[in-house]
Amino acid sequence: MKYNAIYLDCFAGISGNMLLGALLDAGAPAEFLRAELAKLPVTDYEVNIKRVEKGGISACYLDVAVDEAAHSHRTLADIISIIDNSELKAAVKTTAKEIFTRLAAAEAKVHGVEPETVHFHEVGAVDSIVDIVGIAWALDYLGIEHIYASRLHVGNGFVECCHGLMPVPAPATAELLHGIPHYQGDIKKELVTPTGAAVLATLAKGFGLMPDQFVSSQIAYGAGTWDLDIPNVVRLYLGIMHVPPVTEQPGESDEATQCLVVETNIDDQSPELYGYVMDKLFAAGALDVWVTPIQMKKNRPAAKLSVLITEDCREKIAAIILNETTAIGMRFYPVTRTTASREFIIIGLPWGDVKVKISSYQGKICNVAPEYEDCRRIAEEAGVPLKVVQHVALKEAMSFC
Ligand SMILES: O=C([S-])c1cc(C(=O)S)c[n+]([C@@H]2O[C@H](COP(=O)(O)O)[C@@H](O)[C@H]2O)c1
Ligand code: NI
Repeated sequence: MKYNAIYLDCFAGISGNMLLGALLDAGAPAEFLRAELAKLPVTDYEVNIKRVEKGGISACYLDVAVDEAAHSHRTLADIISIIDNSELKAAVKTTAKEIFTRLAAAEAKVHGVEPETVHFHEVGAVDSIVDIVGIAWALDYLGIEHIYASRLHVGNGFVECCHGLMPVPAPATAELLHGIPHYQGDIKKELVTPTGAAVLATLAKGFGLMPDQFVSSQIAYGAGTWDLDIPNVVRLYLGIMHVPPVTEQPGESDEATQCLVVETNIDDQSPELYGYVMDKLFAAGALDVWVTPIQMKKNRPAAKLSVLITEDCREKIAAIILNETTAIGMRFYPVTRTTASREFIIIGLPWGDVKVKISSYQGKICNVAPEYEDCRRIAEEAGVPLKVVQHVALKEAMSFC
């Protein structure tokens, strides 16, 4: 599978206007951007776009000049309504709203309030609406399907904002960067802004070195405002991401196979033994093991131990049952087993990689299942609820199917 993709090299961080500048440099036409922005019920701003040189690199610099008198505080609902009350394409609206919703959640966490009551101050200003809607439009215009980014250089020191001086990364940025690799370095500037972090936290599929499966065909640069000791640009690689399914075990055919079910009824065994016996049965080649509560002779509550096996491990399984349980006999039934074929792909989530099992029956996908153990591991590492990791993993995996 091939996807139009970008890889963002964030050695000088990332902000909304840096990314939008880079997307314009990559080919999204400035006049189309202005026409799209004109669809928003927002006025009193001017988008200035120019070429600048930052540390010897020619880059596109985009700046939104806002009429200060028009600067107001807005809630998430206000911003969503501005976006909804426009003639923008549905996909652009959805992306922009997702980014703002993520930003609101981060602000809410920092200020100890509900996302609905967050008042965006700087981020509610027209420049953030322009940046976020502009980015959503430019990604759609360029047909970008996958976004990857390097570790983020976030900067150091303090930044002046409406709350007064805040540590870098700004608290909302820090919230958004959970699970995303980043470093501070020595530059005493805010290099990653809340908007830049919100865009990547919402849209990027993976972070770190450029993925091996990514092949670039063009490079574009978006400039930041400051002049730094390093080129203050975000480097955008435009290219193709090749995502072959990673088959980790030979795809089992979905033809029927002959198996045996081994069964025995046990009414005199300590429950402690069942887990131990199960492990031994699996290690000896059992395809499945299950225990069913039953009512036996003399009206005794008991258990039926069932083991699904292939003929070749019949003797080993019988020996384990007779040696490790209190049963002194067992029965064998021939059964026909049909299985879906399976293959595994690895998907990159903001918090780490997850293996996903894709099962097919008669040539059609019948189930997609992120591996529980991978989801559990990254949920624990990133401090994110397991159900959120499973949900995001499934959503990402479905986009490959
Ligand atoms: O306005 C608010 S509430 C605000 C909160 C925070 C927190 O981290 S909390 C940070 N800031 C600063 O505003 C500017 C604008 O950021 P953009 O992403 O819109 O470019 C930036 O310096 C933030 O650190 C504002
Ligand atoms: Ni804030």
